[in-house]
Amino acid sequence: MLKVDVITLFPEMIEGAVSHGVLGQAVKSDLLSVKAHTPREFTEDKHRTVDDRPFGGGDGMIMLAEPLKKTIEKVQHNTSKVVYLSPQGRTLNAAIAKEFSKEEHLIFICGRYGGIDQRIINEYVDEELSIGDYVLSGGELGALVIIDALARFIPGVLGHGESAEKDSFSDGLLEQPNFTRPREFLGQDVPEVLVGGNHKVIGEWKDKVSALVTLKKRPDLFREYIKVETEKYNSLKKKKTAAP
Ligand SMILES: Nc1nonc1C(=O)NCc1ccc(Cl)cc1
Repeated sequence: MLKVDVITLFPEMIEGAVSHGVLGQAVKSDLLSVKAHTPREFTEDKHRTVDDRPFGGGDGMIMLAEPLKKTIEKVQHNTSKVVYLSPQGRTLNAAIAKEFSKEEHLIFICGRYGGIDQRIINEYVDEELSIGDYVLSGGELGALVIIDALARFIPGVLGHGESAEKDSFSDGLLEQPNFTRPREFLGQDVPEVLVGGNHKVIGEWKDKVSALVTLKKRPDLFREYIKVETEKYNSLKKKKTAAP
């Protein structure tokens, strides 16, 4: 079972967010474990100080190295992968989420204020990860986005038969439009094909519309998809001609 430890000054943010919906169910069913730890537990001064002013001046405060070191060392073991959430990391995508879902133990360090002491990054961090090119007030939302995205790749987290492999992006394409009751709403009808019940025809419709939606909304993804599919086709053809 994948174990996730989140180091954060706001443990309730994490505990709250992983106790609802699909994530909450996954944690309850022991498919995934998510625990939060605050460095404030490891402070010894009266004011439980976790940050201080940066050497060299500048705005904002920096999270102190000592409480972070103690928190990391409390949860770390030899198979842990330590990830620091920061705008300087590689940007999360479905492939990274899938890769992370295969880890045994993830430790997410959530910076607050102006970030954390560089020596913690040098000593403990295996990888910096970003959820996008913008600056948040802390790494907690980044950690939660990654936990949510990777959880979908853990077998059993989504309903039986459902799978993150069929999610948008996982096959490289955006999803086709979805409809439920009623058949007509605001003068708009549900596409007849979806009501017909012919699964082969419905599957073909979904594949075609999914490609068209991607071409229209994310031509960059569409070009990548065509490149990948062409490479797959060519290597298959090569195998067939090479096989005796
Ligand atoms: N973008 C992101 N993707 O993941 N995390 C973020 C983020 O802004 N974290 C807060 C933060 C802000 C500044 C510094 Cl120095 C470190 C961490």
